Amino acid sequence: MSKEKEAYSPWSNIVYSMRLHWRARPLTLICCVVSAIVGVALPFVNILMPKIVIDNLTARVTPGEFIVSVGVMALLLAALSCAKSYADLITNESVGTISILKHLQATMHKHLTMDFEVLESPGYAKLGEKAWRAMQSNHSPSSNIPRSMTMLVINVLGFVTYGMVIVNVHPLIILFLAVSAGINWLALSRARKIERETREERSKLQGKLWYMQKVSKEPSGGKDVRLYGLNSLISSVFKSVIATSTEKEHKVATGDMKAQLSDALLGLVRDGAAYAFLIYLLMNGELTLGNFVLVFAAIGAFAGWLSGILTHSSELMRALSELSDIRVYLDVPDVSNTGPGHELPAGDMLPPAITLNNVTYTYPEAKEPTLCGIDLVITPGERIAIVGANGAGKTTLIKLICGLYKPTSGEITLGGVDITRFNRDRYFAMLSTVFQDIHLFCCDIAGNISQQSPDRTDYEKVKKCLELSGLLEKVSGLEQGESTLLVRRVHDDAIELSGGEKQKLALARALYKDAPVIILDEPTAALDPIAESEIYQRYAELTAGKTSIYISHRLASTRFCDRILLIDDGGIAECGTHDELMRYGGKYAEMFNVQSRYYKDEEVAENEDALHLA
Ligand SMILES: Nc1ncnc2c1ncn2[C@@H]1O[C@H](COP(=O)(O)OP(=O)(O)OP(=O)(O)O)[C@@H](O)[C@H]1O
Repeated sequence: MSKEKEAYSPWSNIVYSMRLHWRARPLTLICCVVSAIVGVALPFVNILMPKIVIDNLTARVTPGEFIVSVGVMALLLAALSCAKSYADLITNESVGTISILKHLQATMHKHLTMDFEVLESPGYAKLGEKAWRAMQSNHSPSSNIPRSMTMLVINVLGFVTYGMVIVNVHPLIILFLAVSAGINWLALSRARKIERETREERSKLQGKLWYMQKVSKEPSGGKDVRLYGLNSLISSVFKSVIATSTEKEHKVATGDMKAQLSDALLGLVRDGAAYAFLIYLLMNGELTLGNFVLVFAAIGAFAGWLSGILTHSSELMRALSELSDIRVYLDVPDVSNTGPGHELPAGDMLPPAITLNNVTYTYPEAKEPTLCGIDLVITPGERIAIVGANGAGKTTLIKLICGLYKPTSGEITLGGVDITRFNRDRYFAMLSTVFQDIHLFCCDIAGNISQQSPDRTDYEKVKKCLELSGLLEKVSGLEQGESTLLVRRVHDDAIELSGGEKQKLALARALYKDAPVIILDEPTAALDPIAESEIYQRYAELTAGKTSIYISHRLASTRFCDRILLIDDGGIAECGTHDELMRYGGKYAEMFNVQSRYYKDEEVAENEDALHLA
């Protein structure tokens, strides 16, 4: 069992679950109590009925007395049946639903508000998977704790009540039944132990299967699967995971089957011997016929109560442990400041300087830092370009500046105040960003740009931003214009945007936000040369009055920035204007020359072609 599971004791989880249901609908818990009482009373009255009939007949009571006593019992049975039906109806309807809805809402909120750095970490993802598995349906054990507890209470009450009836007749029978129950308990405990010990491993295997299912049906991976003939490789891995998973499940099922078999065999011997003893007592006149019938039925049901206790206690323990998984996930703390925080500069002013003091960042679970000892001052209104080889750490650097990651050491300040002291969401509001991976939301184009509901969207501004990002022509040509829906998986009449169009939309989104700091991570990588050149030409207009950070591999495009930073070997290797860096003749100059040579060669080839044609 993992440490996280121990974070909540079974008792704490019971209290948590009860409180949750009580707050949502108190009637549910009242009905659980009614169910527990009636769950024992009803079968007890059922087995008491024949005894009363026989006792009345053997006592030769008057017909009137007979009708009254049997009538009272019949009425009691009817009342108990009605109470049971009503209580079951309410608990079946509410118990699972209350819990699942509450946890779905809570986990959704968690996904949406969790610190990005934690959200991205593999450890957190594993906790999330476990929690998700624990609440996949309103029949999952963690959602049904009140019902499991009700069943356990019914079985315990039944065990005690029927035990008392049996003890009353002959204590030896109960002793005999208790010994056989002990043996049974041991067999079942062994089965539960196997289940517990393999749970973690089975859960991981389920995770792998889920991942492969996801990969196989995602259109984004579907191209590679087909073109690289990955289907047979994925199928064979899938098969082998299924085989291992089946083997583990088989082990658990075999344990269960052995426990049930021993329960059945032992039950046969136990009940047979107990019945033989009862017959012996009846024959010797030590037992009335009425009591014989009552105890006979009680012994039969006693084993049921006993195995009910075993089954429902282990079910409850599993449910409580799954509830722990959900609670542990929901408890993962935010590390950033979600409180009021330090006062931020007013929105319409240029933001103060952003300063990085000796900033080092190591990804969780990575051995080496990606960035090390970065010192940088970005002055208000400055246009910074960041360049460097793949994997140099450019995106990591801007994620740090965005406050999505917290430096492992060192600090980032805005106007001299450590950015972690500002309220996280208000700091985010100061940034307009375009990252490499663009996500569209399942609403219309205008909503994707404004990130607001239609009534709070400024449609004129949307149009202006579409124009600046170069997407207006496309959108104007659509029947529904900027009200056209996106994401086909959700809306049947949605449209699909190309990679470049998505990039333009992301730029429009950043422009609409109109925040004082604009951060663009390769915003033109998917654009055609004309669209790209238009963005370059408009860059001054797009970033006027703002501080801007621009990452690009097209070094020619960084010329219009005030300063260029070359990231290499975890640090800022070179820093200056384009001309300064070219004069310096370092890595930037080398990269620039390689790139410009390629363009020059193309130009030469084109010119040569032109000459041949002429
Ligand atoms: N979430 C992550 N967890 C662990 N390591 C990461 C993570 N994201 C990036 N890295 C590693 O950090 C290094 C820098 O990545 P980063 O994305 O910052 O590079 P980059 O300079 O933006 O690269 P590119 O030009 O290819 O976009 C890479 O070696 C990458 O493997």
